[in-house]
Amino acid sequence: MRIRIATRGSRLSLIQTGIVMNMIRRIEPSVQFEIKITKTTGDVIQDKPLYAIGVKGIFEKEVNMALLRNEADIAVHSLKDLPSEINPGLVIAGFSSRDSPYDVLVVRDEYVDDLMALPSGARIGTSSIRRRAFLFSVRSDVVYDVIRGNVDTRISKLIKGEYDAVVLAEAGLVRLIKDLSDFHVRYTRIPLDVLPPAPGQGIIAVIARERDTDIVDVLRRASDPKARIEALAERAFLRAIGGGCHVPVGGIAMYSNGRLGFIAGIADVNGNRRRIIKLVGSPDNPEELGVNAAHELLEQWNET
Ligand SMILES: NCc1[nH]cc(CCC(=O)O)c1CC(=O)O
Repeated sequence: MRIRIATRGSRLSLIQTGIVMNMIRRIEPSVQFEIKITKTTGDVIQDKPLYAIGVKGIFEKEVNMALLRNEADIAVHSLKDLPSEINPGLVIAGFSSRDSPYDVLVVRDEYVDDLMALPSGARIGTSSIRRRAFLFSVRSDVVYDVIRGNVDTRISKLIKGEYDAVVLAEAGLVRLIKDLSDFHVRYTRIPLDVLPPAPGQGIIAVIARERDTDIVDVLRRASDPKARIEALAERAFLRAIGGGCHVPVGGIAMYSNGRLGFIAGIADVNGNRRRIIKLVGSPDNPEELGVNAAHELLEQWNET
C-alpha cells in the first residue's frame, strides 16, 4: 500500500506526520509513504493574530483540498484545529492516542510558575480568545498580549523577555521540545476546570476520502480507541455549541474506568462571566454526552 500524506510544513506538523506514519506502520508494516507539504495562507501571513485572518480551520481546509484534488490520500492535523464541519466526501478516519490535553503556563526558570501567584501586571502572551477569556476570570489584573507565530517562535519571544509567561498546549510543547530546561524555561499545568481545553487538544486527526474504504479501514484499525471515543464526544460538543474561533468555549472528555466524563466551559469574551460544568456519561454513546454537555452549558449560560 502507498499513501500520500498532505500536511503543513511546520515543524509541529511534520512531527505529527511522523507519529501518524508510525501508527499506520504498526498495522500495515509494508506501507510506503510520500509526504506532500502544502503551503497555506497561514504559513505566509505570520504577523497577524489568527482571528484577524479568518475563520477557524481555513488552513486545515486548504490542506484537505489536496485530498479532493487527488494530490494526496490522507491529511494530518491537530484535531483541535479542524473546523466543526469538514468537506463532504472527507472523513476523520484516524485518531492518535491522546497526549496531554492541558494548557500550560510557560515561564523562564527564575519566574513564578503559578498562575495565581503571578505578580499583578505580568504580561502573558496568548492569542487564543478561549485562553484569555477563561484566564481573565481568575486573573483580571494581568495583561494579555497577542502573540503570534509557531510554538518555537513563542518560546523564543518568552526567552527574550517580550512576555513574562506564555500559555500553550502541553501536547505541542512536548512534541516539539524534548528538554525545556535547555532553554531555561519550565511550565505548570492549568487545571482543566480553570481553563477547559479546546475540543480535540492533544489528539492528532487523520482525514481520508470517504470512498477510499481500504485507507479508511487501515486508519480505523490504527486508531487509539480511547482517544477516538473522547474525540467523538468533543466533536459532537463543538457542533452542538456552534463554536467557531469567536466563542470562548472549551470542552474535554475523559474516558476512564468504563465511564466517560466531560468538563465544559463557556466565558464571555471579556472574561467577566463564566460557567464550568462537569458531566458523566457512557462511552457507548459519546456523541450524546457531548451534545448534553453543550445543552447543559448553554442552558446555564442563558438563565443567569
Ligand atoms: N493552534 C495551534 C495548535 N494546534 C495544536 C497545538 C498543540 C497540539 C495539540 O493540541 O494537539 C497548537 C499549539 C498550541 O495551541 O499551543
